[in-house]
Amino acid sequence: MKTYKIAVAGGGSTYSPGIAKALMLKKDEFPVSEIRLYDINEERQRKVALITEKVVAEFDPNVKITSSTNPKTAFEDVDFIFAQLRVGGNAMREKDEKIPFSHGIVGQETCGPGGMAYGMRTIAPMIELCDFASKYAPQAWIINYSNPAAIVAEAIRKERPNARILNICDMPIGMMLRMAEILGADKDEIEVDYFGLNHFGWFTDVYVKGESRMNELREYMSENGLVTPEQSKDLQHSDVDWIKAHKNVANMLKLFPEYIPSSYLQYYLIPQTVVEQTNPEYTRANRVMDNREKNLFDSIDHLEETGEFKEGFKVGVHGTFIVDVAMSIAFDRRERFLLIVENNGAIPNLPSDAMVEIPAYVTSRGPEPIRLEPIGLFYKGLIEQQLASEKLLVEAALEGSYQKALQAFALNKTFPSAEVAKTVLDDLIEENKEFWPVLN
Ligand SMILES: NC(=O)c1ccc[n+]([C@@H]2O[C@H](COP(=O)([O-])OP(=O)(O)OC[C@H]3O[C@@H](n4cnc5c(N)ncnc54)[C@H](O)[C@@H]3O)[C@@H](O)[C@H]2O)c1
Ligand SMILES: O=P(O)(O)OC[C@H]1O[C@H](O[C@H]2[C@H](O)[C@@H](O)[C@@H](O)O[C@@H]2CO)[C@H](O)[C@@H](O)[C@@H]1O
Ligand SMILES: [Mn+2]
Repeated sequence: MKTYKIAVAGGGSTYSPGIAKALMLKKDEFPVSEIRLYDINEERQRKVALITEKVVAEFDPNVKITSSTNPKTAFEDVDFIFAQLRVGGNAMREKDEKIPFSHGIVGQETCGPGGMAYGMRTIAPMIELCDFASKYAPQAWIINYSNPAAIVAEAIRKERPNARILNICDMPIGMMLRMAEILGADKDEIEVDYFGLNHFGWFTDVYVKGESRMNELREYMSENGLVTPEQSKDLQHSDVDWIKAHKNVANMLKLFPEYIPSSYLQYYLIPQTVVEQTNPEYTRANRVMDNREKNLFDSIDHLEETGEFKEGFKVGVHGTFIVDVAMSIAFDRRERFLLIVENNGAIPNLPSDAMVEIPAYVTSRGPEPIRLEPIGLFYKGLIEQQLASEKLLVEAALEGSYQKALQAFALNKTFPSAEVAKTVLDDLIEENKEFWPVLN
């Protein structure tokens, strides 16, 4: 049986040990001989490699774990590259969130000005990663989690149209897990219809064993959002920030009951509510640094000091989803997932060159998206505005255009006016000098 070599770009990520464990949990079906961690931060990666080795050795001591800052060593002849770069780290995430909040605007990792700032930092490194892949592992598929996934996907579509890359997000699958719990169903029994852009989409129907349960879900979620009946269950992201986001789904459903919105639509549909609910001095980046990141690195320090292994991380849907997608490619399983793909007529009344998030069957040749019905004018209007904002942002980064960056910001629904958009853009330029292309 073939064994697989997997590279993890952004190997020092808080998610690397969980992804390695998710691979090991499937090792009988999907045998892995090597996991290679690649990062630009050697020390962070060294530490994460220590715990990753421990995790893997508990399942199979023969799996080789290597870490390198050299792309040739990391990527040569691998079968898959799992990408999870956070360009600028959490220090820059904190600025992405706090600068907009200081002007009363939503500050968020992937949405609005924070997401656009993160996008400006991430486009060039992701293009570079595609080039490493085509040089050292031309047969490999990159399965990309690196955010902001919508902006990354558009930039790669434009600049490297032949790259073997699948852009994915764990938000839909995370929401589906919650829906299963609300409906008392098994997670594998759930199937959904969905359309949109990444972090900007709607579930149009939800089935359990082929039967629509949309009415029941709508009724429950209009009151409770995504807060499940048993919060005690250890679902990932049950912390205070996500509980607020999950409750805000109810507020959006009360306004627009037709479809179930992605929780991320709160940043565009009810931005003032989000601003009022957030402490601008202690944002999501602070919570992540004080919890997910700290817990992982504390457990690594403990391991280094005592030799004792405490997990300090979770596999969650994040780990299992990327492994399931890889297995569907590796074994031509034709499994259905929600993925970010080029529209190409799948949503007939959206542009062909939009990177949309829709159901697709994943084969060894890549994704086969399904064809949908035309979408309603309300959704089309919202999506086209957001799409134009994302496309202009990518053009701004590639052309070094200040004017296009300002247009991207001004078009984004998180801003009340072009004047505020300019103020926030100028602050972000100042703080991102080390990372952004120069804008003239
Ligand atoms: N698409 C999704 O649904 C989804 C879900 C969860 C996380 N994510 C994304 O996964 C990524 C990792 O998140 P995290 O919280 O673990 O971040 P993290 O900061 O813990 O890890 C990211 C790693 O990327 C490395 N890195 C930065 N630039 C790099 C480059 N040019 N080349 C190689 N490595 C580089 C950093 O040094 C760091 O070790 C982020 O982009 C996050 O937004 C996406
Ligand atoms: O604020 P963070 O860093 O904790 O998380 C940001 C990521 O959140 C989303 O993923 C969630 C998902 O929505 C949730 O249901 C659960 O499964 O956990 C996921 C993270 O592991 C989002 O999709 C990502 O793009 C964000 O990076
Ligand atoms: Mn996501």
